[in-house]
Amino acid sequence: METKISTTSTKPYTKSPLLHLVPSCLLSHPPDLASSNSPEELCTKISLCDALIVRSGTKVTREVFERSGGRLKVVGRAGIGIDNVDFSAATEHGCLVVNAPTANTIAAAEHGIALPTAMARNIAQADVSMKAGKWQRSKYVGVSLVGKTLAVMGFGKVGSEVARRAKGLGMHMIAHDPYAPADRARAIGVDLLTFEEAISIADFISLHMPLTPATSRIFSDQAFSQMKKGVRIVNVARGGVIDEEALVRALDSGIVCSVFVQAALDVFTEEPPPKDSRSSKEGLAIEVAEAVVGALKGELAATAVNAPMIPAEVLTELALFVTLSEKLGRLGVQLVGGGNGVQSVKVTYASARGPDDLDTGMLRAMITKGLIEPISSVFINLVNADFTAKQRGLRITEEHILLDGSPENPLELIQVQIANVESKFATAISDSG
Ligand SMILES: NC(=O)c1ccc[n+]([C@@H]2O[C@H](COP(=O)([O-])OP(=O)(O)OC[C@H]3O[C@@H](n4cnc5c(N)ncnc54)[C@H](O)[C@@H]3O)[C@@H](O)[C@H]2O)c1
Ligand SMILES: O=C(O)[C@H](O)COP(=O)(O)O
Repeated sequence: METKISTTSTKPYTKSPLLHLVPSCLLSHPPDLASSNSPEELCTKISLCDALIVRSGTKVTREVFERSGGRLKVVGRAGIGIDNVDFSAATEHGCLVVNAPTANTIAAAEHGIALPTAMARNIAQADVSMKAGKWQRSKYVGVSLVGKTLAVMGFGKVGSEVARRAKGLGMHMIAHDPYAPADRARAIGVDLLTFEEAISIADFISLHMPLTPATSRIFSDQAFSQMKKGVRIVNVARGGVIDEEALVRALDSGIVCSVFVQAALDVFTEEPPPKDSRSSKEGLAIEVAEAVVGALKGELAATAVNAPMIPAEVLTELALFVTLSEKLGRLGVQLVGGGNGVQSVKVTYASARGPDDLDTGMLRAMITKGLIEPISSVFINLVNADFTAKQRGLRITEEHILLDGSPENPLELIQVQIANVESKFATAISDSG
């Protein structure tokens, strides 16, 4: 069957990297799907697609995966934020999700500097006023950034680039990120603080965290009430991290600087897409197209977000054992007569390499595939293997036996033992064993 990749953008810079990689793929691009962001349209056409490439405006819901009938193998998100993709549903349906996490980092960081700079100097308001024929110099006197405290909320790729640039402007940098390593922050000269500490001492607050259940509307009435009067807020992360009604109340009450509306928002809960710089969009299109096409060819994408990362060299050296693992799973099921009683499986790996040097995720997934696929209609891959095993009540434990010898060979032996069936087990020895 011809591979069909659909994108929700018809822009030439979206199409050209795909056409370069798979010359025929977009011939099958359903044109009406391309122009539609509606979930209903997606659902009716999705069974025609092997891969789907979306921007943040398209919601890839559980229903999309259900209606794809198992054909959809990859969702490519042309950007970093994956809050518009039902991640659990993708994993349950064995659909890989890849994103483009780096191509627009600098564009977002530059925007994260442009907005507070313009805001501090009232550039937008003064421009409107002058174009209206007014000359209100004293009304639009700005504030200095130098010496002001900027709190970066979310110290990841964009947040740390904003921090680097803001230091150059002479700002005092603090950050909040529960998962960021303190030494990375220290290296840039940034103090990591708690959420409350950061928002209560900042003059400017710049948001760079992902939208997750934990961060949804985290900037609430309570958070605004802890901020300094006259604080200025910049959001180039996701609209949903701010409770926008609470923000309006904070602006009205003067907590958030309200001489002019001093919250600079690049992102909103409901969006028409912003007008973006073309170059970062081209980079995104290339990054996501390469990841999607690679995944369709069976390569594990470096930007996979719902599958364990397995480097190419590890895949190459484990290739033989991948096939063997699936066969062992299949044999195990046959030995217990159809597999109805398989609930607990023990896998033993014997190797001269320690457990830390042997990534068994792929092998476990293939054993699971061999155990489950012959007795069900479920399709198992690296994305959904652990989830499906758990869902079916199949417990897989792993044991490593450290052998003497050369660690050149990744494995000497894999043993799959159906634990609740006595003396029925399969053992296989590698070529070298
Ligand atoms: N406006 C745009 O065009 C644009 C462009 C790029 C990225 N973004 C958005 O910016 C955000 C950051 O992107 P990135 O590339 O830096 O991502 P990233 O994954 O590199 O960084 C996100 C950081 O947020 C931290 N984080 C997670 N939960 C947190 C919490 N509860 N409180 C504080 N920090 C938390 C993570 O530890 C991580 O360090 C994302 O929401 C992304 O969607 C927007
Ligand atoms: O998450 C991202 O990378 C940015 O928000 C860009 O996404 P969009 O241009 O699809 O909104």
